[in-house]
Amino acid sequence: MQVEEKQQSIILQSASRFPPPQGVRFSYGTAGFRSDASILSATVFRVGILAALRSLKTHSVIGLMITASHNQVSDNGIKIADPHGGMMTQDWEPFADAIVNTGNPEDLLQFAKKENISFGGAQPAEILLGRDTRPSGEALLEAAKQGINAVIGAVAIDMGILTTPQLHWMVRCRNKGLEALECDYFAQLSSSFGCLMDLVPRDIITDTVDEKLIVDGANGVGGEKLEELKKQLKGLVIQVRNSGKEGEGILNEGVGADYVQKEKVVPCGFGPNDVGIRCASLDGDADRLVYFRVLSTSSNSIDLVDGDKILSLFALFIKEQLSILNKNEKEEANNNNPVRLGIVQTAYANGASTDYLRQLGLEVVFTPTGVKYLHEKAAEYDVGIYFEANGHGTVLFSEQLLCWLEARKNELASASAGCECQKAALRLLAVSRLINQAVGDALSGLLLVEAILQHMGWSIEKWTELYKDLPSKQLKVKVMDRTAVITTNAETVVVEPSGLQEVINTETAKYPKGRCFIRPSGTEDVIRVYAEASTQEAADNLAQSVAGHLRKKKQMKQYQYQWTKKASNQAEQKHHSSTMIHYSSPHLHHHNLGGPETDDRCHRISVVHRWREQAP
Ligand SMILES: CC(=O)N[C@H]1[C@@H](OP(=O)(O)O)O[C@H](CO)[C@@H](O)[C@@H]1O
Ligand SMILES: [Mg+2]
Repeated sequence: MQVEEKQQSIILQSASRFPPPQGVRFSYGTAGFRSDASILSATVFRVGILAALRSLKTHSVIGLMITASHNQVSDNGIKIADPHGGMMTQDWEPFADAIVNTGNPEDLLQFAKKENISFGGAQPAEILLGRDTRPSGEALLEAAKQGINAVIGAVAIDMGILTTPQLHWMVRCRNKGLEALECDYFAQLSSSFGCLMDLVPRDIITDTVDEKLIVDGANGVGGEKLEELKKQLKGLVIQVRNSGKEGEGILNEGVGADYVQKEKVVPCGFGPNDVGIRCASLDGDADRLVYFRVLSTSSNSIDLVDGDKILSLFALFIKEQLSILNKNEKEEANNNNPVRLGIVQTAYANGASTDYLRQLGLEVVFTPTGVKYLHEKAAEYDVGIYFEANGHGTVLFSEQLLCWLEARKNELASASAGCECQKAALRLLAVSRLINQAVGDALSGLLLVEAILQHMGWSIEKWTELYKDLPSKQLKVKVMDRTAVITTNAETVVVEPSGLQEVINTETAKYPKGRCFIRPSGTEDVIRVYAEASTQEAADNLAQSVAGHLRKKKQMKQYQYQWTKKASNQAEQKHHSSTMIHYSSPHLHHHNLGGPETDDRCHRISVVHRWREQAP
């Protein structure tokens, strides 16, 4: 039997054990596929096959993470990590959607053919699997393994319970030929943290910085990993709460970074005894981090230090170190190639943070929501710092800059060891090893925050004073079909349904310093409304009034009608354009992804899909 025929029969046989649920449509959203865990096994099985194809295509190790991050415990999800450790290329997302939804496993083989993927070659496909602590994780991991094993020559390696960033880090390391076990991850983080702590300037009065940090682990995987990591850290006393141990509480329920950032209240397990102490919250899979301070013994309000302020702290420190190096270069009249430092935010970034960063003279750019967009943009700089307001972000260093820093460090070691310039090079190199280069990572982010606060001699209070957040409000609105909303300009402007942006503009104009935008969530079945204004009351009112317009069902139906007509025309035009990729199944027509307008890209896909579904 030919290898293709054999492959087809294995896939058909194993797929029959995983029939897709009826009447549900999945979409590879902001962070992979997510839904109630009870209906996910067929999706996970198919994504297992897809990951094996991705490994064959790229001749590299691929990652598969089973997690639903900050979602409720009954949910779960799956996402693919590409060879460099980042999210799966957006080019494959339409196919991921199609294969999970059509229920026809033969399409996988058609796709493999089109992508020139051959089976049974000399190099096996290798997929690293990880999962968070959700009870549904074990069975779903088994489904993923069966998907991988259905591809001839594919090997699944179960790395056990991990944080999402650990799995991404391992994939990246494996593909660079580096040690990639969990103990290597902990060793790299603790040694680079130690290096930064050794370089804290001696003249800094550190008694303002409390050694003690209390961390809310969201009752997820991050708490237990931090317990392991902290054994290897010097100069920092960490107390972990909500670590997910028996009896401590339920994953993400009243705890964790998402809850603390959105509700702006003290998480469970924290209270009056913690007033003034530096506290941090991780999310369920430990890729988000926020800090907070309990304000008083009598209320549950907090002073929140969100992703924007973490970003600002990192930007300040890195800018300072780069300018020490730059100054030295200038003195040597050698500075014809300044380092490009870029900051990447989304529309959810508090306006005060953007103003602050721009006042520092930094270049700030915006992308749509979702780390895949931010990461891609940040990688264009020598040093790219990206953060979502919710605490997901990291600092990326270009290979070129790292080589240059390495060379500077060595030169200076022989010429002027111990000078400020050499220390700056050493610090930046330590940051590049500490902070996860694959994806946002709460554990490595936390250690970088701690090292920088020590370096500056800052308390959390001093840190919060960098700038004052503009009052803001976020709301979720359930509508009949959230895909009816199409946005542009990094999601700040609604293009469909027509007329809606004008309504938002009119409302916004009523409030001093008002800013408001809406977008469909990629992880929940809601439209998100964000508003900012000069007072909390004004921000609340602005958000409520725009949400009110969305809730007016009649109006939404009318929008829907207009939109459907228009979308059909657009899709019709696209169908005839030369940029379509043609797959064999009638369900598999996709707009060719590409071009610089990321925002446009992500939302047109849903237009085409919807039209296809409605077509007779
Ligand atoms: C407002 C908000 O926090 N949105 C989050 C949330 O996406 P939505 O598409 O908004 O549901 O989850 C994403 C994945 O974790 C994260 O990247 C994003 O920032
Ligand atoms: Mg997460």
